Amino acid sequence: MDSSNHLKAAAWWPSPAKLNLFLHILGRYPNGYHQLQSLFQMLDFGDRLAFSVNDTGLITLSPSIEGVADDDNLIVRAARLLQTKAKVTQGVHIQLDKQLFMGGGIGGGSSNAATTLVALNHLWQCNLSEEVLAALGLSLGADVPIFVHGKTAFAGGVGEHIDATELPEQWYLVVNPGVHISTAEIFGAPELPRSTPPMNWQDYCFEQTRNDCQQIACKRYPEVAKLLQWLLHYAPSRMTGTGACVFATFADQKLALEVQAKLPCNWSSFVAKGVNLSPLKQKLYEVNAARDMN
Ligand SMILES: C[C@@](CO)(OP(=O)(O)O)[C@H](O)COP(=O)(O)OP(=O)(O)OC[C@H]1O[C@@H](n2ccc(N)nc2=O)[C@H](O)[C@@H]1O
Ligand SMILES: Nc1ncnc2c1ncn2[C@@H]1O[C@H](COP(=O)(O)OP(=O)(O)O)[C@@H](O)[C@H]1O
Repeated sequence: MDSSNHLKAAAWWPSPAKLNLFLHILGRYPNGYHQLQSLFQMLDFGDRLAFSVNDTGLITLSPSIEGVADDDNLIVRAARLLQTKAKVTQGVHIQLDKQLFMGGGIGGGSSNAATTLVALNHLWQCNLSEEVLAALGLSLGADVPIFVHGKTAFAGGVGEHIDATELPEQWYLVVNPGVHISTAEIFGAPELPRSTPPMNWQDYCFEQTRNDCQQIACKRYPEVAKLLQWLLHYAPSRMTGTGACVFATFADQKLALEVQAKLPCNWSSFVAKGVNLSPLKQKLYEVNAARDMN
């Protein structure tokens, strides 16, 4: 797959991927969740969702995701949550174009939920603020608020303390080693390091950070270690989130595509640009501008 303009087509709302350029675990809250520091890089590549509002009051999805009941799908759960909170009587049929690897640490489910909240807030005319949408999103998953805000950002807490930032727009080769890693499994591992000292965002430098989940993922899933080793021959590389995808960083698209072409064929991948403003946020600006002109 190549990064493309497909996220921009008119009726579709983009649902982009993210990378965690680093992921530090500082400690654990009494409820068992982990206190994190991370840099979320938005990408210009992802899934797409289209919404057809109707008067049935029902929320339907097609196609369903294999292995995920519609009632558990974060898209349907986000739509229901908004419908209830904003007392909406309308329904919606949602079409999903899934491109992102699932369980890869690139945020597909959380991004789908955020796109649903942002798009339906507009289409159902709920007029909820971004902060309220982000708070609703947090009840669905720790990463949903980041995608609602739609900016490359440092995040603290479980992901709810967000500081937008501007990074040089680099290119990333994102590779799936073909294993599915559950977030809960990694966070439940007794040997997970949980005491990285807090850092100031101003001091960020890629080389001086790490992903605290990477060592465990490599040990439990040797395919992740193999992939990481392979990519490190070509570029600075690291696992994203709790895995399983690994990204390699390049100054331009051509270099990223050259390395992608050399990948062994059992590893699927995509090349994407890191962006400071997410394609979802760009789409929202466009639809708001079009509405204001009418
Ligand atoms: C750590 C990150 C970084 O992006 O990993 P990825 O899932 O993207 O790989 C995310 O914040 C993950 O967020 P998300 O995938 O939404 O997690 P949730 O559904 O909220 O939680 C899944 C499970 O992971 C554990 N969990 C999650 C987040 C956190 N800060 N501490 C935790 O201990 C909890 O056991 C929870 O039951
Ligand atoms: N719309 C959705 N897209 C992807 N996964 C979803 C969705 N709804 C629920 N899920 C569940 O969330 C799990 C994590 O998916 P995903 O967000 O892609 O991974 P990650 O959190 O590692 O980035 C999936 O394995 C699936 O069971």
